[in-house]
Amino acid sequence: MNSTACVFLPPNYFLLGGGVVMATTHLHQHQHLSVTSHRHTLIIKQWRRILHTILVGDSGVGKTSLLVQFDQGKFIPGSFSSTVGIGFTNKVLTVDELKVRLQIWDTAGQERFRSVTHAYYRDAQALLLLYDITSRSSFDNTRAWLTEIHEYAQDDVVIMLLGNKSDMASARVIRREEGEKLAREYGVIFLETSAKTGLNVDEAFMTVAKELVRRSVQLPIEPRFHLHDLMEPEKESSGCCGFS
Ligand SMILES: Nc1nc2c(ncn2[C@@H]2O[C@H](COP(=O)(O)OP(=O)(O)OP(=O)(O)O)[C@@H](O)[C@H]2O)c(=O)[nH]1
Repeated sequence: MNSTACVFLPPNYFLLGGGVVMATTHLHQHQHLSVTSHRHTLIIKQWRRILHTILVGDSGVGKTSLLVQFDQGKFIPGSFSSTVGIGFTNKVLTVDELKVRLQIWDTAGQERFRSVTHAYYRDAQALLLLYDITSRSSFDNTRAWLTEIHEYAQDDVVIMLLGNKSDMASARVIRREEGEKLAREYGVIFLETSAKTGLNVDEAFMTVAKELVRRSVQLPIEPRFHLHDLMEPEKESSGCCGFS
């Protein structure tokens, strides 16, 4: 017999096939969705979501240059005066079959703007922390940055440590192994980049986008609860909601 259940879902949740319940908060509003699902599978096409990412690190490590290289594919030496406060760039990326909009905030490295940038940490889903491989102090300061990040950012923020200016081999003072060791210690992803040559620039942002998408779609595949968890026992399972 085909019995019809009456289920009251919590706000912001909707029902997919196979009794899977998904939070609407995991989807960006007003986007066209094409969703097919069964209990363990969820395929979302044309899925767009804004992924907030912040660039942080000491003044002069190359945050603005890295963002310009990623956004426009070019490097203009010495062209940027220090960032004042904060600015952002949007970039649409395709991760597997999903389109995601990476909104990247470029923060000022200077100490005097620190209280402004802290306010943006809370909304960030990913943080790219840069140091300059030719500057010992910028590397040493990453520990202080990581402490700040843990204080102000969300617990599950994706953090990536980037050793920038890797093209400046003769001026290098931080060995790659030191960067890798620090990243291991803090459990964060690590890459060396060059905003000048473009080395690993796309890779850095793509890695972040992939990780954020992976985390976002994983949750519905492993739903917090299933329909039967919400259903009352048998006596409640028919006769409501105008079905027969
Ligand atoms: N050789 C080389 N120079 C770089 C690279 N990235 C940045 N620079 C130079 O380093 C200087 C500082 O770069 P910015 O991008 O302004 O640094 P920033 O981190 O945004 O600085 P603030 O805005 O003060 O926080 C500029 O002269 C850049 O041209 C790189 O990968 N290689």
